[in-house]
Amino acid sequence: MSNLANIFKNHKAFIPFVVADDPDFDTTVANIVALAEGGADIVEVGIPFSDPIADGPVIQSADLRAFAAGVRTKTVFEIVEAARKQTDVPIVFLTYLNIVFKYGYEAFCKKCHELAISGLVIPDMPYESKAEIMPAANKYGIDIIPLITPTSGHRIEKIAKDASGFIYVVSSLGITGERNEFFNGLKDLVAEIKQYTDVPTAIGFGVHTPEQAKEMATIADGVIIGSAIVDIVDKQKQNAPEAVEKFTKSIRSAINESNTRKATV
Ligand SMILES: O=P(O)(O)OC[C@@H](O)[C@@H](O)c1c[nH]c2ccccc12
Repeated sequence: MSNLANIFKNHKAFIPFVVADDPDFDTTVANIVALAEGGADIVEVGIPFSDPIADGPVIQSADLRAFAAGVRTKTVFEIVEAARKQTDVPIVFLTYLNIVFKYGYEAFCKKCHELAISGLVIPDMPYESKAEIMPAANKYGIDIIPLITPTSGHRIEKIAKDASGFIYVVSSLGITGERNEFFNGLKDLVAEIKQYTDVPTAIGFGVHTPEQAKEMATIADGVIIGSAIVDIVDKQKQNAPEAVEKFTKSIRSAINESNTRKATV
């Protein structure tokens, strides 16, 4: 079992997301540490990209702020390296395929291994293209985390059977960003995935309140939150780490409450 999958063994996982270099290098390092201290199980670090097709306005603007700060892929690696001096929290990168492709699959996975990165979420890499990166990912022990959406349909079986680390279950159609309603077949979607694999599931897209996080944690094995945290970073700028840690603690305790009740699935 991969290191990532192990994390979900005894409790529901919380997986927060930040954009690297938003608003600057030091604040991102401090935010990663704050997320870890606040109780994150895995931190998802977004590599800024010029055409983030799956992202809503909040993360798009964060990418722009990072570009204004002069971010490059190399900077993102340096941020993780700096964070690693203060925390060993498991980290996964959220990156669009072009960034990995340009860097080279082998070189990118090697670098991830050196930084103790556990996995990659590549939202624009279709399942059918996964074979290209697998030799390098396997060589360096990097999980390629697949996404399953409410419209994955007949592809669910092969995606699930081939998954490692965890499966990113997209809560609803559309782009990232806070929502008040989710796809109403989420329980069935997770149940279907469970027919094919023991790899844990985590729900993301739209979750932004402790109540929602608790609800999602009763459906799946983990909860992912991005835009709500990126929004705090935008509003608080260099003061963000404190607020980010506070928010993380509130989500952590909401998710823990769902642990004490039997899942209603
Ligand atoms: O922002 P949200 O709605 O909380 O969704 C999580 C999300 O931010 C993070 O996992 C993510 C950021 N960019 C993405 C692109 C595709 C899939 C997922 C993501």
